[in-house]
Amino acid sequence: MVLADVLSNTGPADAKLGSFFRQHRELGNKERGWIAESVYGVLRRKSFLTYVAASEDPRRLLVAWLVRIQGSSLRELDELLNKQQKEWAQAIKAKPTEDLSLAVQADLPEWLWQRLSAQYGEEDALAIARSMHKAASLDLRVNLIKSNRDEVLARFASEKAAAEATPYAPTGIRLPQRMSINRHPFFTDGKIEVQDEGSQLLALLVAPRRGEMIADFCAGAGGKSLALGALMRNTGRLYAFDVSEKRLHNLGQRLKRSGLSNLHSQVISSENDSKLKRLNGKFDRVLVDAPCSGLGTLRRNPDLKWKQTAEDVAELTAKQGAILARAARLVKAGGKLVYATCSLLAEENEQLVEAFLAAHPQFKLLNAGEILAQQQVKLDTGHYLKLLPNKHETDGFFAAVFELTT
Ligand SMILES: C[S@@+](CC[C@H](N)C(=O)[O-])C[C@H]1O[C@@H](n2cnc3c(N)ncnc32)[C@H](O)[C@@H]1O
Repeated sequence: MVLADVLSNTGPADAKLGSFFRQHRELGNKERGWIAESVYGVLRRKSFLTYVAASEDPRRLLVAWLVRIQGSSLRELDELLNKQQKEWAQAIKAKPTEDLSLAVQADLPEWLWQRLSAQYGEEDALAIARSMHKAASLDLRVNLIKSNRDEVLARFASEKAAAEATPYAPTGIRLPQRMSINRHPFFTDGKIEVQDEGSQLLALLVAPRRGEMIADFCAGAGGKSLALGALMRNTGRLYAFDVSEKRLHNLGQRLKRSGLSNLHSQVISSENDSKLKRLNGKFDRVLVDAPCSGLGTLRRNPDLKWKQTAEDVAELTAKQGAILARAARLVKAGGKLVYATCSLLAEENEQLVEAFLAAHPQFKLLNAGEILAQQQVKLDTGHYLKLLPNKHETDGFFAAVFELTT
């Protein structure tokens, strides 16, 4: 059972589902959609479902998801369930839930609930956690090298797809329901890319200008690199670094569609790779989209909340500090450095930035709200950019912008 495999926490849920579907080519789109929805549905509400099912057995959790989250009636399930499962369903339906702990209501492991509630307060932490019980919308970025938002919106309207402009990012389009976009002609032509509005805003915060030298230090599969390249209108030079050859290879595929020719990707062995030496002090802007706990992306990756531990976070913060310190040396005098994560935890965000500033007095913190205003984005979350799924309908993101003053 693929759900049991995913719940075993031995690898990323999306990879496991992908391999399950490759082994079961007989399954149609509708069945695949249902399987993915139920697996992700159980992962999102695992604490609550374990409570009402009084068990961690994957089959019982699935019945609990049907009864308590999907709201299926026992009559509707009559043909689907065997005798024993019907008994589970009855008990699950009758189970009272007035006494749920806040961690179970948030559907977070205890350690994570403790941290988030200490940081945001119980009410806000619960609102944030609950907003991530839902699946994310499908956000697209229009590639201004090849199209514009009006053209793409008109095309979706002609296809009766409920697409709308995203509230903050000027190139964003939101489709409330997930749909398969990979074969859409606008996608294959490179007119649109899949990208959360939060990521689009991060590229705007880097604010690259035509002709500049830009580095995307943790480029991965290049979501932000491609957005940066488009903002540079294909001028200047953009370096995409990463330690993962596989991710940079995926960037290569996306690059072909994008029409960009200013992007140069480079695998590095670590942040201390000697290849970086000759580039010290050369960049106008450097983005560090650091490897992080990913706890702001639980709408898409609900498995992360059950996988990450407090020890993992401590290890990550050490890595983030080392990467940021090395990337900082690439910045030229007067240049900008942007540190970003998709985490909600202060130790990966504000605390990390404060430690960086204390150790690097030559950098000063700039106001993210002001930079976005200069980019015509009406979103002011103060000195730091802090996006929250319950407030902004994006993934949770954090970013800080520094300027090298000497
Ligand atoms: C948050 S992801 C980047 C996502 C990417 N920027 C995007 O928009 O799609 C973090 C990336 O950091 C990379 N990474 C991990 N350690 C690194 C290091 N020491 N130096 C550079 N990149 C590193 C990972 O391989 C991963 O691709």
